[in-house]
Formats: sequence, C-alpha cells, structure tokens
Amino acid sequence: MSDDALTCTGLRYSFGGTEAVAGVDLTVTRGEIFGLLGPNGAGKTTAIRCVTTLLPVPEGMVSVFGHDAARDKMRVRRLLGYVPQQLSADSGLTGRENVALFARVFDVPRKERGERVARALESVGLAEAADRLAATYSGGMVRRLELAQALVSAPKLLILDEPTIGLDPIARTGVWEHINAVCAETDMTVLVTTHYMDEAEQYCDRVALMHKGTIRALETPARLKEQLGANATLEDVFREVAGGGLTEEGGGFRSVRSTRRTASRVS
Ligand SMILES: Nc1ncnc2c1ncn2[C@@H]1O[C@H](COP(=O)(O)OP(=O)(O)OP(=O)(O)O)[C@@H](O)[C@H]1O
Repeated sequence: MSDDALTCTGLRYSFGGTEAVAGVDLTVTRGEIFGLLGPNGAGKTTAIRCVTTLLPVPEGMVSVFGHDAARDKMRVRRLLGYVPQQLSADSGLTGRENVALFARVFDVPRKERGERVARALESVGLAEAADRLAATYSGGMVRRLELAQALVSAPKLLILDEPTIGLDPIARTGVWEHINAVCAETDMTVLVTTHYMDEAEQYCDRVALMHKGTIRALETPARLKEQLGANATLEDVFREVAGGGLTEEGGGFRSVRSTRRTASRVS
C-alpha cells in the first residue's frame, strides 16, 4: 500500500458558477493527523466530499492509498471512515444499535460484529452508556458515538468534518483524546476540518490553511508560527496568508446555516 494516505492533485469542483475548490494540491502522509482549516465557505467540505467519493472528481485527481477515487470508488470507500458535519446518529436507537447499523452497512463480517461494535464503543468511552437511547446522550457523547460508527469498519483513513463544533471545551477535549488514543493503537490516518485554531495547534501534526478554494499554506503548526515571528498564533498566520476578508466574505447563508444547525443540535 502507498505510503501516502491521500493525495489531491489540481482538484477542482464547482457548483454552477461557484468554484468551491479551485485547484487543491495536498498530500497526507500515512499515520498523521492532518488538519484542513478555513473559514465558512473556504471549500473544505466540498474537497472532503470529493475524497469520500460522495461528489465526483470533475477535474484533477484524488488518490487514497494509491487508489484513484474517480476510477476505483468502491476500493476507496472501503478504506475510509467518515463523520460528516451533519449529525448522523439516530436518537431513537441505543448507542450499540447505532454502531451495529454501521457495522452492517459496512459489511463487517457477521461473526465479528458483536465484538467489533463493543470495541468501537469502548474506544470512545461509551461502553457503559452503550444500551441507553442516543436521545439521552450529551452533545459530546453523540459526537463520540459518531466516531464509533466510523471506527467500526476499522478505516485506514478517518475523515472528520468539524467533529467538535458546538461542544464545550471539556467535551471537545474528550473527543480529541479518544481520536488520539485510537491513532496511537492503530496506524490510522486522520483528516479533520475545524474552525478551532487552538485544536489544530494542539492535535494536528500538519495543517493546511484553505481560503476561497485554494490552500494558502501547508506546514506543521509550529513551523507556520515560527515563520511569522515571535508570539504569532495560528490565527495570525491565517490572517496573513488569507490577506483579509476572513470574516465578511466566503460561506454565505447555506454554509452558516448548516454549521449552526449541527452546533445547536449537539449543545
Ligand atoms: N450544494 C451546494 N450548492 C451550491 N453551492 C454550494 C453547495 N455546497 C457548497 N457550496 C458553496 O461552495 C463554497 C464552499 O463551501 P464548503 O461547504 O465546501 O465550505 P467549507 O469550508 O466547508 O465551509 P464550512 O466551514 O461552513 O463548512 C461556498 O461558497 C458554498 O456556498
């Protein structure tokens, strides 16, 4: 298997006249936690949807462990776990039933299912709450349940779109600690989008700063800050590479609405 978990080369995607992804080149190395950062409307979710094969790759190339996402969709899907920004857990099912549903959908062999579901729940700290309805879970527990849903198929590349949006700082830390623990135990690679610069600094090995469809910088958080000078934060770096227009432009009603909806449902 290729040493690169993910390679995007000249990736472009447009919705009608809106060019959401305008030529993205990036490589995520096997085993790293890679952060894709950017304001609302930067194109992060669209790029991720191309990687997950939920959207086609009309221009450029996406390769997951050496498999072309346009030509070898099923192979790529089997290597991926995906936690979308919109909530995917069913509140009318227990935690265990939610994860078991994903195990069936992802074709986890029947004989192994019970144990794999239990292990996924355990790995996100939900073993004790497994048989409670998800409707009774806190926001942080719901996000960890979704993590378990994605982990049950033992993905090689886990893709998380805003996994901590709307959570309080303690719940955010809880989600990250479980992601880290799973990474330490397996050779899983993680691609994560976030608006939270502090999380990216603390948990990501490398980050790509995306703005208006393109990658403006790609480095370790420490090196990015170093390049800007003493006492610089990742947010300062972002302002520098984006060259202004961070708050007023990109995104628009659609993306703000979707982010807010998720945030309000988990809080
Ligand atoms: N289904 C769609 N139809 C039309 N335009 C869309 C659609 N999805 C995204 N866009 C537009 O594409 C651009 C990139 O959006 P995208 O959701 O990829 O950004 P993002 O960086 O993920 O933002 P957020 O942080 O809010 O999720 C935005 O201008 C957005 O309005």
